[in-house]
Amino acid sequence: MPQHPHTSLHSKKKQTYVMVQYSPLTGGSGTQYDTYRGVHQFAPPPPTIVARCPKLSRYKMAGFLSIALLSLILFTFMAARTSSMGVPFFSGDESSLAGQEGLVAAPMCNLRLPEDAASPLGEGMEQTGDFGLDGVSGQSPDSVDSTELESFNPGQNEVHVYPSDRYEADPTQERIKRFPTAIVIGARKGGTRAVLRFVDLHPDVVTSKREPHFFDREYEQGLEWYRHQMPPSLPSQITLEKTPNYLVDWDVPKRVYTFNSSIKLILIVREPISRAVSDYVQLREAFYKQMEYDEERALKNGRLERLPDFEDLAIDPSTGEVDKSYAPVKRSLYSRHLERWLAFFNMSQILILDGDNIRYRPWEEMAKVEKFLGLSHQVKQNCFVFNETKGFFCVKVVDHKKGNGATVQKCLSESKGRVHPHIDPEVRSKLRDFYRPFNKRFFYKVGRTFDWD
Ligand SMILES: Nc1ncnc2c1ncn2[C@@H]1O[C@H](COP(=O)(O)OS(=O)(=O)O)[C@@H](OP(=O)(O)O)[C@H]1O
Repeated sequence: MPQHPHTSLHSKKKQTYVMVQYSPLTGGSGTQYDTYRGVHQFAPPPPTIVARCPKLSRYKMAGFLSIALLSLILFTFMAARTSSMGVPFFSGDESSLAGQEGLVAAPMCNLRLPEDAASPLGEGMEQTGDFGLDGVSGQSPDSVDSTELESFNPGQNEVHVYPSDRYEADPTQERIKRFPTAIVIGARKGGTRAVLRFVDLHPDVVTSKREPHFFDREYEQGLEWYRHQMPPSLPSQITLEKTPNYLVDWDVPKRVYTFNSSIKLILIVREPISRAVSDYVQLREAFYKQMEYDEERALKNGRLERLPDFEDLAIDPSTGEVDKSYAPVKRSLYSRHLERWLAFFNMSQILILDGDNIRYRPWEEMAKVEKFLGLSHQVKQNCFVFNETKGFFCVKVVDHKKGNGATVQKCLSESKGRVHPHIDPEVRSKLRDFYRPFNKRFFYKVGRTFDWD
């Protein structure tokens, strides 16, 4: 008996299959959460063939019904998920809003203030400033033991920005302080604060306001102390901290490994010479701040201290060669520092970010951070606006008080984006030659190159 020409074909094609992709989100406690993402493919039977076979119309009906049911479930799920995150389900053209002032925030950028921004002023309000304490203000120019107040300014006008009401939506969720699941280990002046601020826009992330310096300076305080330095978070959120000095401190890699051998590490590197100069500029500022304090005494003694120029410190006068013991020079030897970390951690645990690109295309680096941390992609180009006066990208934050989705720009403090002095081209050239072999080694280790020559 001749075989029906369509039988085998039907039995294959009549199937309606659905592929569902899961994306793991690492919870604050290290638990894995699965997040339903979406239906990717439907393959209904070809209508012409089905129409000629009455028996198959039942399958067709069943197929259509399952598709309709699955679509309904998917729609309900997505709507519930996005509304709980404060993100509208449908997005508009994201790129068209970038850099344009006064526009309503683009729909898929889930803008909110960092959790620790709520001020004691009451009513959940936050005014300018005090968005983080960074790095350095030291006793001596070479010291990294200093504190510089960094504020995350909304600009000239005093604007009250209310944190997202996302948390009020579910009061049953317990917000407690948790250990970080990822640490930004440096490099100092690499753009670490920018990265932390930007990733903090993500609804599933909380970040520490201050650099805790646990693994380098406060280790004796114990782990509970460390945990208490972290902001409270929901079980679904991950905690991040940054302490750029971790990169260069000899004891830190081993201590971090002992704390959590599977922790994720983020290293932000920047063109080594500009990083070193930036480091010098910061130390110089700290030095003069201190001098101002001591000015009276200095004047009485008939002298006002002056910090030597970068060139005088970076070049050893006795040899005329680069002085690699000078801290700002030394801290740009990324390969050296990374190697100490690689004695304990696998390269797959370390995300390398391009600090120069953070300045010019921050959303690209943010996408890498989100992927590395297993987060959904939220901090997109439409979250940023270029501030001409500052010369840097700032973020757009919803101003709930103004309503109508009005946004306000929030930029990093004045201490980020300082003017660099002119560097003698001869010294620059010496530094370039000096760094070249270290850079090459670094590129080899991380499996990519940077445009640093
Ligand atoms: N959007 C935005 N706004 C302001 N500043 C930005 C931004 N993106 C990157 N940068 C660069 O960040 C540099 C400071 O780096 P860090 O935050 O790592 O410094 S610190 O180590 O915490 O002191 C800082 O270095 P300098 O320009 O040398 O001051 C900036 O160039």
